[in-house]
Amino acid sequence: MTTAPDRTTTPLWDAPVADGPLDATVEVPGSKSLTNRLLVLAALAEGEGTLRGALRSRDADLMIGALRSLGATITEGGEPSTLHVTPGPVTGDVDLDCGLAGTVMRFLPPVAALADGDVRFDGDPAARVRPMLPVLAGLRSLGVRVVGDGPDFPTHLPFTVRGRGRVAGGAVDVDASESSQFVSALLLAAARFERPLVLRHIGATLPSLPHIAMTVATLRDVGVEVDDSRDGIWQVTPGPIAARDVRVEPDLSNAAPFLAAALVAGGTVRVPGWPAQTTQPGAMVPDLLEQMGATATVEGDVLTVTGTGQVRGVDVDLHAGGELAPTFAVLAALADSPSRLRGIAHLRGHETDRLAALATEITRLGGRCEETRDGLVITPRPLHGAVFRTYADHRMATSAALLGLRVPGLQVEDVATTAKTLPGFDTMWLRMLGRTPEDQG
Ligand SMILES: O=C(O)C1=C[C@@H](OP(=O)(O)O)[C@@H](O)[C@H](O)C1
Ligand SMILES: C=C(OP(=O)(O)O)C(=O)O
Repeated sequence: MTTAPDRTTTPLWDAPVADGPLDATVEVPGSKSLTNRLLVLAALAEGEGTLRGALRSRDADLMIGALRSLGATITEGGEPSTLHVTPGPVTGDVDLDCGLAGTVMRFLPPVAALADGDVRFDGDPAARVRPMLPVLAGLRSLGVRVVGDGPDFPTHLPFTVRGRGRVAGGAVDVDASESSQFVSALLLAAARFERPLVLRHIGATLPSLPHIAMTVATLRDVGVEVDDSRDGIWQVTPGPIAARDVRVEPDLSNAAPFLAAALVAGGTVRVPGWPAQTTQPGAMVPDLLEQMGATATVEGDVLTVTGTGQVRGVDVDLHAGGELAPTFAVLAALADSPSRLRGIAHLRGHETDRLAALATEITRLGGRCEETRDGLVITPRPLHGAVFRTYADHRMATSAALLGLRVPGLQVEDVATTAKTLPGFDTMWLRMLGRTPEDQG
C-alpha cells in the first residue's frame, strides 16, 4: 500500500535565477509539526476541538486520513486551514498510510495501541528505511503487541500494532539518538495510558530538543501534566485531554529558504506572523542568517531579513534544528569562505540520507561538500547548472531553488515533492521574485 507520487513522470523545473535584489513579503502556511501534534491531541481529547491556520499538505493530510481511519471525525471549516476535530473511540482493523511522514509513522503507533484491534502501518518505499525500532520497542516494553511481516520484531515499516483498547503505562527506556520523534510519539498518547509514563532517553545524544519542548508545551496547553524537570526523563500523568480552539503558527522551517533568498539575491524578504515565543526550531533562523551576513529584525509580528548577496561561511551546530540543515548547507555552498555544519548525523534517517544527498548534489554542480561523522564540510567553489536530484525530499527541492537563484541552468527534479509540507512552493518562489509560472514558460 502506498500513495507515493510517481516521480518518473515529473518534469524538471527550471529554477529561476534572481535578476536583482528582492523586495517580497511571503505568507507561510501553518507549521507541520504543530498541526500534526494538535491533530493527534484533538483526536484523543474530551470533546470537539478546532485548529485554525492548520497546514494542508501531504503530511498533514496523511495525518488527517489516518486519524479518521482510527475513529475521529475531522471536517473543514469555512476555509481548508480551519479543521474541526471530533474524537471517537479509537478503532482497530484498519490500514494506515504514513507516506513519508515521520510524524505519522512515529506519532500514531502509540495511538493505535489504544485501538480495539489491529492497526496496520505502511508508507512510501523511502519510508520503509526510516528508523522505527525505538518507538516500537518502547511500546513492547509497555505491554503492547507489535508484529512485522516476518517472524522477527519489526524495525521498520510495514508493521501491525495489535491494539487491545488499553495501554498500561509505566517506565520505558528509549534510545532517541536517531530521532526526537520517538520521545514525542510516546508522550503524545501517554495521557490516555492507565498509569503514568516515565520515559528515559538512554542514547548518547538527543537531537531536536525544541521539538520535544513543543510536544511538552502542546500537552500542557490541553491540560496534561508533564514533568520534564530531570534531563532526559519525561513523566506524563494520565488525565483528560482538553478540547481547544487553537491557532497554528506559520512553519518557520518552511520560511527559511525564502528568508535565505534575501541573503543570496540581496534585498529584503519579510515573513508576517513570526511568533514572539515559539518552540519551533525555525526560531534559530534569524540568528543563523545574521551569522552568514544578513540583518534580521522583528517589528510587530513581521520578520524582515535583508542581505547584500554576499554570504559568509559559518561553523554551526544544528543538532537542535536538523530540519534547517539543507537550507544552510546550500547557503554555505554560495558563501565566500568554508563552512562546517555539525551535530546532524541523524539526518541520515530523514526523508533520505540528507548528508549523502547534499554532498552528492552540491558536488554535481561543481561544489565541494564532504560528509563527516556528524555533518558536512562545505568549501565554496564556482557552481554550474545541472539536474539537482531531490530523492523525494521536500527540503532538497527547496534548497535546490535557493541555489538556482545564483546558478543558471539548475533544474530541479520533482519540485512537486515540496507538497510534503508546502504545496505550491514553486509558485510561491516565483511570486517572491515578482514572476508568475507563465513568465517561466
Ligand atoms: O517532531 C517533529 O515534528 C519533528 C522532529 C524532528 O525530527 P528528528 O528529531 O527526527 O530530526 C524534525 O526534523 C522533523 O522535521 C519534525
Ligand atoms: C525530517 C523531516 O520530516 P519528518 O517529519 O518526516 O521526519 C523534515 O520535514 O525535515
